[in-house]
Amino acid sequence: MIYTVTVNPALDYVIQLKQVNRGEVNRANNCSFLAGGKGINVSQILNQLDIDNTAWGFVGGFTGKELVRQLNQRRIVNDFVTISDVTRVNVKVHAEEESEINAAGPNITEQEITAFKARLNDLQKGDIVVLSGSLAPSLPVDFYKELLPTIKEAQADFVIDTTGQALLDTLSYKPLVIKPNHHELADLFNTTFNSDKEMLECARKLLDMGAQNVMVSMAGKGGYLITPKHFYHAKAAVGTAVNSVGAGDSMIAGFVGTYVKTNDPAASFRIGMACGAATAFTKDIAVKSQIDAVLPQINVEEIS
Ligand SMILES: Nc1ncnc2c1ncn2[C@@H]1O[C@H](COP(=O)(O)OP(=O)(O)O)[C@@H](O)[C@H]1O
Ligand SMILES: O=P(O)(O)OC[C@H]1O[C@](O)(COP(=O)(O)O)[C@@H](O)[C@@H]1O
Repeated sequence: MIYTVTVNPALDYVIQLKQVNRGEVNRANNCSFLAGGKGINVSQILNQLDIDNTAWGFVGGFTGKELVRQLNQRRIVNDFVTISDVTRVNVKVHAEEESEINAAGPNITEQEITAFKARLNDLQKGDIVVLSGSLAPSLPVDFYKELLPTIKEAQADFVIDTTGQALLDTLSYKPLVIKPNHHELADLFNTTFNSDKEMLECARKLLDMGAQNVMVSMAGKGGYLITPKHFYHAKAAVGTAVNSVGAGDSMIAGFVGTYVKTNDPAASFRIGMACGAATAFTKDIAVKSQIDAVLPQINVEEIS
């Protein structure tokens, strides 16, 4: 079973208007509330790939109720801990350009944290836990790291999608895969890359620090997969990018959902690349037909 963890989910309030005139009253053409959060996006793609999964995290208040309602409507199996504070609303303004205001998130009590950690007692050998997204400010900064000993004791694997020191701190627990984009990878080593060779050297260091597999995503410029024995490259699919939300989450879901069935990192990378592109080419998180349409374009080449 795959468990996705979204500790700080959100209702994304998507506001569409032609243009924003700062300092004036602006009227929107269209508005909608959409259940959001990186782990939830991963669950959504896993559903499209027909991979059993359960979404975990914290939800509360009227926004939390709406979020769970939408997940149930999308048939995303979920078992969130209910909190007494209110799930955040993230504002996404889609005008001539896209702007986002992501709220910090609710207060989560010690008792609610304990209830969440009890969920991990359900883990079994071979399960995979996908940890993604920001932490609510009331959670300790090393919250993800605190979960790892229990996950490893259950002989489950984990995937973590976070950045900076928080990511580096988890590597000794041997994540199944991590997926920095090329900017995040450069930031991890406080550098800028002048060539793909330099980038691959840094990705290789993450393997040495404990990661089992490293995918480096480069949006429309494709991606790399680095495993202990092999380097792979895939060009990005060609299409019109209309959405910058959730491509990375989709790539992770494609990898994990395929790996759980095949144990084959290269095949998993290929599906991950297709899922990422399919989401970039659609206004929402991609559905199966869109992933299938992109897949023939993705060729994974081994490089020496
Ligand atoms: N414009 C695009 N064209 C084709 N594929 C894309 C595009 N943007 C994203 N993708 C796909 O989605 C993956 C993840 O996107 P990326 O933007 O690198 O991740 P993140 O959202 O984590 O920064 C890429 O490796 C690629 O496969
Ligand atoms: O947890 P964070 O980093 O605040 O991000 C939450 C946001 O992430 C999303 O899931 C999409 O993330 P990306 O745009 O980074 O792909 C939104 O739906 C949500 O508002």
